[in-house]
Amino acid sequence: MNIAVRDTDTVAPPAGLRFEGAPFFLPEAKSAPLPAPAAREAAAPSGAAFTFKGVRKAFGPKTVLHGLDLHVPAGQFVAVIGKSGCGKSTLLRLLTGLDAPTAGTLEIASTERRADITRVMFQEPRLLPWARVAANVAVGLSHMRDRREKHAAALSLLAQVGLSDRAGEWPAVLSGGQRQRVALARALASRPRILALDEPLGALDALTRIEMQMLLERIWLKQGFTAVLVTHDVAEAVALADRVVLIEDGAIALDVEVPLPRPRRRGSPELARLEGIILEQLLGAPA
Ligand SMILES: Nc1ncnc2c1ncn2[C@@H]1O[C@H](COP(=O)(O)OP(=O)(O)OP(=O)(O)O)[C@@H](O)[C@H]1O
Repeated sequence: MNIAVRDTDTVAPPAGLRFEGAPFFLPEAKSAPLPAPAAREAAAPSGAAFTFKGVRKAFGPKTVLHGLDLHVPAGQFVAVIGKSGCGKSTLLRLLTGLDAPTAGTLEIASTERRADITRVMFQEPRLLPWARVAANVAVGLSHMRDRREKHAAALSLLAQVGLSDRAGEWPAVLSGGQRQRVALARALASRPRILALDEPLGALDALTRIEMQMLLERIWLKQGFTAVLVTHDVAEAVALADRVVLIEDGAIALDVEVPLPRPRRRGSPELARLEGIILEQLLGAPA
């Protein structure tokens, strides 16, 4: 990574900031250390850890991931960013088993089948237009047999995402944000241990997006699954994640922890500083 280093100004990374490669110059690091992370809520993490080891992924002659290494502990919220086409969605597809590595290994710390413990949420809600809202959520409850139990569970999931009163409606009459809430409820229905989020808030207006970020954070804090969020929005990444990884040239070029209390105050100097560091790497120049 290209961050200017002057001998006299070189500092050890402050607790929580981890960079690949050389030491770095962080102007305010000495005077304004980042606050310690807030303690997580007491809920036992239900998340599963996973590790990519030397994962290479090629499509024909084109290699997208070149020996990617990434360990994510159980229950961590990690954001994955990088330029368009750098391989973010490919990483999620490998993680969720929708695709296989060309070389290298991916280990998930669970004895259960990967298909049973991972779920994906996409930018488009992908709801069934011919099924009512509750029935759409029930699609994620295929492990339940009893119809009444299933309906009750779907209603409870809809309550979690603030849509109790829309259970009997058709997806077509919901707003974009409401449809994404239904998609989130469906993704959570099987209590996944790893939730892969492929730019799920990308199509929402700014205010709805922040509301959805807060909802996602609340649910993650309560349930403790491992969350992997692909996003183009660096502000969203630092607002939500415990850690942000940046993919460049098929590998991880930057790995930054975000040790800030939750819920985070958007626009705070600490978030802005981290955002600046990440944007600088992303753009290859001071942001
Ligand atoms: N099934 C496929 N066959 C051939 N090439 C593919 C396939 N899937 C992805 N690619 C290529 O791999 C590269 C990475 O794609 P990927 O969707 O992972 O990028 P991304 O970082 O998620 O991009 P974006 O931010 O634009 O969504 C792209 O060049 C894409 O064209």
